[in-house]
Amino acid sequence: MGRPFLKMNGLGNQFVVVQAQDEPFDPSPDEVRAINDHTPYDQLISIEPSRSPGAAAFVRFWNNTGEEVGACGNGTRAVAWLLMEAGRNDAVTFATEGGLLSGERAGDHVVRVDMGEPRLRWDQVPLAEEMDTRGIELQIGPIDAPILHTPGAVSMGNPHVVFFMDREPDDALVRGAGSLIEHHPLFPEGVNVGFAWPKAQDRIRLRVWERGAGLTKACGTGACAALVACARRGLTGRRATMELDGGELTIEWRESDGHVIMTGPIELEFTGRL
Ligand SMILES: N[C@@H](CCC[C@H](N)C(=O)O)C(=O)O
Repeated sequence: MGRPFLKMNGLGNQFVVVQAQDEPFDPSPDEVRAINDHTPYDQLISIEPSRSPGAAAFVRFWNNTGEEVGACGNGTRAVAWLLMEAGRNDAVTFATEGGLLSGERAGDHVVRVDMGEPRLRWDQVPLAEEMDTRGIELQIGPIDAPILHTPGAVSMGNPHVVFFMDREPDDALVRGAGSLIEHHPLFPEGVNVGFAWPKAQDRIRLRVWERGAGLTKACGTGACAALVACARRGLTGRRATMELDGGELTIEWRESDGHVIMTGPIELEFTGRL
């Protein structure tokens, strides 16, 4: 019999979660893809024994195309909820490749997580060459009449580029431009591509073409990156409701310590065996 898993989602961003506290889990890229063939998901998540004091666990994330990634915002809320349920507590800290993350309950199946500070230097995103990450030299469309240009670039533990829109980002644009930019040579590690329409100082419509997963219903780190990118350009304030295809997230880029705080729902759908 295969090992047990939990099927979860955060605003429709789909996860298969494996609890690897008692039995090691180190899937090859082929195994990551095979699990997706069996139970389709956007990211695979494993919860391993803690490797550091003060952390309840060590958590790893993979895209469904097989590669391991440094961060997953919606997955972070899902893991925080599972660990709080298991520990019967209201707050938890755990470690990831990108550093310590913490979460707390903010309602019934609603979790607030501290995603840490955004990394804003060009070599932290990373970009292939030095540029001002508030607006990098990149455009979509003809040189003399670009459709979109000068996006912001931000790392939330994973790379994001954010195009600023003045209207609803339609499917053709998100799929076409997203798949093109994901592997653009300017991004040596690939990139998640956000299309953000700042509708008010405190409201952003956002769609994200995720690296290694395509168009998802929501991307948590993408929402953090979009708020930071919009605020740096003066298009919004430092706190906004993000309208994603799967629902809403609240993101705040906290003034006091520069951390990005994300609040939103999670759902446990079913359990099964791999
Ligand atoms: N869905 C995630 C992001 C997952 C990783 C991303 N596709 C990458 O390759 O960096 C989220 O909620 O942040």
